[in-house]
Amino acid sequence: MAGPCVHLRELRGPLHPDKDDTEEECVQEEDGDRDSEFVDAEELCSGGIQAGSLPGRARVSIPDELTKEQCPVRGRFPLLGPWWRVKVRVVKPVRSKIYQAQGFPSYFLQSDMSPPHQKNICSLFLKECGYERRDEFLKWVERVSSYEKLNFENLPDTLRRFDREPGEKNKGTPTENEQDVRRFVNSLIPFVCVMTALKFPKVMEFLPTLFPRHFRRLIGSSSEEVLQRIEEALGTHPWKLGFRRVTYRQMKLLSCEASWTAFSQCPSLLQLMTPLQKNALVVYAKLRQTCREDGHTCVEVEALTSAVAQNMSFQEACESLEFMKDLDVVTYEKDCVFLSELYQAEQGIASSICDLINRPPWHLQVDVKKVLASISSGKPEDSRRAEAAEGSEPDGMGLAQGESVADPQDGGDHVRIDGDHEMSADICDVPLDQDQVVALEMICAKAVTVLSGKGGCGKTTIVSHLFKHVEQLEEKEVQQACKDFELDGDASEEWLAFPKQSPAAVDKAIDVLLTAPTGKAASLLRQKTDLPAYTLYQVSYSFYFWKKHVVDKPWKFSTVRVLVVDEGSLVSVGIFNSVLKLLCDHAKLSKLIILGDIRQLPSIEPGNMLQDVFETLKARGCAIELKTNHRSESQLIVDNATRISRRQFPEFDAELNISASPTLPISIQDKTFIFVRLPEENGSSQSPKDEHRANLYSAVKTLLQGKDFQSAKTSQFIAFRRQDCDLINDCCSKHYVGHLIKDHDKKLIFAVNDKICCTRNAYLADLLPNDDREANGKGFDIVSDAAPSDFKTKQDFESSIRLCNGEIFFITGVSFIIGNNVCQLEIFFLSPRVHHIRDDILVQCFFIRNFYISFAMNIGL
Ligand SMILES: Nc1ncnc2c1ncn2[C@@H]1O[C@H](COP(=O)(O)OP(=O)(O)OP(=O)(O)O)[C@@H](O)[C@H]1O
Repeated sequence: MAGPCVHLRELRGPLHPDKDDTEEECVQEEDGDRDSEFVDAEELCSGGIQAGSLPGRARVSIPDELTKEQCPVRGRFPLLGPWWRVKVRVVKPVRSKIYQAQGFPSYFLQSDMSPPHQKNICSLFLKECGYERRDEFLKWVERVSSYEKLNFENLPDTLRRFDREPGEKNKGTPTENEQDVRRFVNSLIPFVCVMTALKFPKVMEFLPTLFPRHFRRLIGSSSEEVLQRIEEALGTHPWKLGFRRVTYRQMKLLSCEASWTAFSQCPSLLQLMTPLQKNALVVYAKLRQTCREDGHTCVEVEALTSAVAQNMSFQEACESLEFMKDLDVVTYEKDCVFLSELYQAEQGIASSICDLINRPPWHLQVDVKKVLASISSGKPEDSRRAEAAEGSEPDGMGLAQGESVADPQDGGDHVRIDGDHEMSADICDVPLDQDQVVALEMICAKAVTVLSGKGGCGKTTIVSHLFKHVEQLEEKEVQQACKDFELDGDASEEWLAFPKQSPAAVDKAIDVLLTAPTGKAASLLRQKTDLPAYTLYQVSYSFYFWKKHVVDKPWKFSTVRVLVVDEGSLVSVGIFNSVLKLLCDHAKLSKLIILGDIRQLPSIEPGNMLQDVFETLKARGCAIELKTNHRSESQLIVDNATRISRRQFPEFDAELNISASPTLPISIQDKTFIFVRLPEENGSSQSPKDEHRANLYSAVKTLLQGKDFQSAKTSQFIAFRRQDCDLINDCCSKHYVGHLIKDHDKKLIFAVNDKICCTRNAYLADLLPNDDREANGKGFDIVSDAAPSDFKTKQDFESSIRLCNGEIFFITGVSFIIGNNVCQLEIFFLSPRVHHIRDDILVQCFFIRNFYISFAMNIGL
């Protein structure tokens, strides 16, 4: 950790690359890659500009214009290149040679290409643009005019003139060349950014600070109209950029607003604001902060006005609220003030739930006890039915419509499937969790159900088993109907001639949609249920994508009848309202099931959707709490997982005191969460830091020799500091795999049997080489033990397969792609994670940025 900062200073100067710059590993620097904020599907469909991720950290060198000092700076620079001049505030931590940028830089284009360096700057710029005829062009400029006359403003014209020039080995006709240059100028990002900077200097100066997530997308988007409106606002009404509802309405920006803190860094913009506008921004910031901290969608007016009392009078605070009300930024109800978008989201959820409850009822005719018995006995229902069917009807079907399922109204205590009589006895023997029985009966009968309970009480299991059971029954019905149809002598020729489609060939419609708020939760849901599961965001985004690109097919989720939302306590009201509305309006939604734990802390977003819906529906007999833990793992592990996710210290059921020279045997039998206490530091010859490292290393080495640590699959180290984690990882990596985790250049090394953790969310397809460009076009060969059919590249993958931050894999195999005998990419096969990915592969160069060795996990609490 760096020491305290000594001084804050402002640097101004051109942005030069730093010679010592090495690629950032970005491990655990999650904020740079955080998913963009949720945007409603309707807003997305409106074609607005969405936020991207924050620019990654980079090292640059800024020759300060004032002191002439060459300053190495580390910070987030959305644009790089010596044709940019920046103004950035920096600090230099004690004992560090590198300045750290504070906030984001302001950009100014060196439109004259910074004489006398025009040639170099122009050359670097054209190189960045990938302009192939760069050298010819520069020679031509030198010959026909001079560099002094060249600047960014006349560069496009100069390029056009060069292309028109007779005898300049132009291949195409003048018109074609003209088009080429226009394409080049209009579509290449560095060129577009430079042209934007010429037209919209205020955007370049203020937007990196005000909209750090939107800036790059905005200036690369060529949305002149939007940029023009922002430029105008920056010149006259900068306060408008502080309210997302205003930026959406007036500038078509999605979830985009500048914080009060960001405005405070731009004093020249504050000068353009009236006291009322400034006060409104302060009150708005406080309202957002309070909603976020308290988890509510509203704040009492009195509490809010007192919270800003230091900044303004009561009267002024009330006037600010009125100002925001007129803009539809806030809404009042009784004595409370709501952020309008959250108010509307809550109203929307309530109205969709009422709509569902008032739709014609859809009762699932299922014997829920049979479903539960199949879980408790651990036998899949198919095998039970197969066993039962052996002694049943000769056609083997045994299910006849009307007889096949129990009527939930008669208590479902007996099973009425033909040939299943033996099963009845079986079921009676299995003790059932009565809460689960009631929960399933509720789901079968009601349109909306909420199941709450701690992790392990079987919420996901019972719901997935129920719908698998329903699906089996439906399949049987269809088979029977087909059979009847074939036997029907009157069926038309045309129908009979229709080729039989194999079930796999039919694109299966999604009836039951399993969702979760985060990618990690969706991935867990997939693993647990063996069914496809999506994030709510994916559902919302797929609608937008379908509207925008797909015209000839119905929306992927248009057949959905049942929506299951897992981890309900983490679901924010905005995304839930959006998905619910989409499925009510554009699918066949008839049942909604929300799973979660009302006793768990709600999502960090304002609003407590689960608790609110649970309380409301409990009174109507549509919500239940499950109380029995069915998980075979120790309850302590389950509870500690919850504690850690809430940033609370875990509890331990054993403590191991490691002596200075630890030896085996150390018995930790039957213990699941063990605290390892290292020897007291005795201040011997080594520094305290070295002594701690030596003790830790030797303790881990000893532990690894024990039986309990034979497999890295069934044990996990946890540490509270990154350095400790690295050390334990090194030790484990040597023990389990036989290598250190980093090479002499401090680059991560990966090998077969490594336990690795994904450190950022990413679509798998984005990590793979492009089949055409990289694998074939450049003549790559694959040297692999894997059968060719096993080998997969980008196009073989469903683009929706998502790797989630925090997911753990083992590397199970390795292959190589050799390109033109020069470059070599390592391809790793990961342990099967989700059943529909069998041979995941990733490319080493991306690997480093996306994975980290995880024999030890860091839980900095
Ligand atoms: N009735 C039951 N009989 C036997 N085992 C059960 C029963 N219900 C659930 N289980 C088992 O308990 C374990 C936990 O179930 P499940 O994962 O569905 O719980 P959960 O409430 O969804 O937990 P979480 O909130 O952590 O996702 C699973 O291994 C499941 O097979």
